[in-house]
Amino acid sequence: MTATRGLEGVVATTSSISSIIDDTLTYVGYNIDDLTENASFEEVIYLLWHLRLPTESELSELKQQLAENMSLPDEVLAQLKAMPVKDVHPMAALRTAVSALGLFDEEADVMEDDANYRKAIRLQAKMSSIVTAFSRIRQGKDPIAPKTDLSFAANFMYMLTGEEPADIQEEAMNKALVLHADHELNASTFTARVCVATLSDIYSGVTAAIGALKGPLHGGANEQVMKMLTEIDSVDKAEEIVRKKLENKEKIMGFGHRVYRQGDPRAKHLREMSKKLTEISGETKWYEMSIKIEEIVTSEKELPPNVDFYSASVYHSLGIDHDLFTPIFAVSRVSGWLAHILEQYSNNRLIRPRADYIGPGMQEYVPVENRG
Ligand SMILES: CC(=O)SCCNC(=O)CCNC(=O)[C@H](O)C(C)(C)COP(=O)(O)OP(=O)(O)OC[C@H]1O[C@@H](n2cnc3c(N)ncnc32)[C@H](O)[C@@H]1OP(=O)(O)O
Ligand SMILES: O=C([O-])CC(=O)C(=O)O
Repeated sequence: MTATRGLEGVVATTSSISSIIDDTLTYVGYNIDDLTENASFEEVIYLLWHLRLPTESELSELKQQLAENMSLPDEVLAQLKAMPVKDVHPMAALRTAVSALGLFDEEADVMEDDANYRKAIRLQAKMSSIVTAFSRIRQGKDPIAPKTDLSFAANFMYMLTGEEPADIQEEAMNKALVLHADHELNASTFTARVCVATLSDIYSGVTAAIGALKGPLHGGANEQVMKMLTEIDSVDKAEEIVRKKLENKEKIMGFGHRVYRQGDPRAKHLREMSKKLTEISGETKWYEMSIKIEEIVTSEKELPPNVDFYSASVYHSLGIDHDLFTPIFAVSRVSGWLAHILEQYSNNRLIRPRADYIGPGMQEYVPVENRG
């Protein structure tokens, strides 16, 4: 048996949800460029869960179901309030709160398709409320109830800030949610599938996936990008600092990808949005610095930016706290996790690979009192 490090190139399942072929990303056969320009996040959720786009009435039904399910159980709100909110990372809070949601869902362990679909709606709706409620609680403010007539993207901004977003802000948030919704067998989605392939419940699968997304090599990279931009702070300093990082063999966050070779097709949409939003905010340095860093990294290492790179300056320009960037990724990606979890249940087999053992050979057990 020979191990493939990091499972690179290993095809671990079939799936009808999303594909990356020749650097082109599709959701159910629809090019991500088309979806980003034209679709609402709610349409994308429907697409991922039903493998087809919704009719008008199906879409309005889903929107209503999401809005109706956004409120959190009192016990989960109380738990968020009891957390050491000033010290805790919002991804850790989200992971804990999603796990707690399972305790208050009477259908948590009901495995029928209908019950699983109802839980998917509840989770998709409530994750947005958890992230926004946590953010408000740590600012000493009360969580805000969603407005049923707002889009998912606008509701997220509204529950976060208490103000309905401007059109451009809603558009930016909707695009970010569409772009992050699914991505074939990325680490967190694989984690979710491994978990539920034991026939464990949806809450366990999503909790496990949140844990995997949190790491800086995956979803956690967007917060690290903003950390780097903040440290660099001016276009003039970008070249020297980034070249030094590369010389020191430090990873530049937001660059590189296991699957894409020519570049991540999602990055250009966020680059464009970053330009627009920084022009509006008057803080164009974040965009200009990002462009400069991209020039340096692509020329030195031929490593194109991934989805996390320009999302940092987009979220910053929307006034969002930097440690909420990865939770926003989760609010979108849960749609993909849920699609993959439902697909896994529909054609399940335990996921259990092998390890190439490289430890010592057979050893004789020595009782503790005889060990030198
Ligand atoms: C939503 C997402 O999850 S997108 C990815 C988000 N993560 C990041 O942006 C973190 C930075 N990027 C990385 O760490 C990697 O490119 C990953 C994790 C995305 C992909 O990792 P892998 O496919 O395992 O590539 P690996 O880490 O082995 O890198 C291959 C080579 O490229 C280099 N490299 C890869 N990414 C970077 C980077 N961002 N900066 C500098 N060098 C890099 C590695 O140092 C390595 O060089 P070497 O062969 O000289 O040792
Ligand atoms: O696919 C991956 O490995 C990481 C990624 O870009 C994503 O999850 O969106």
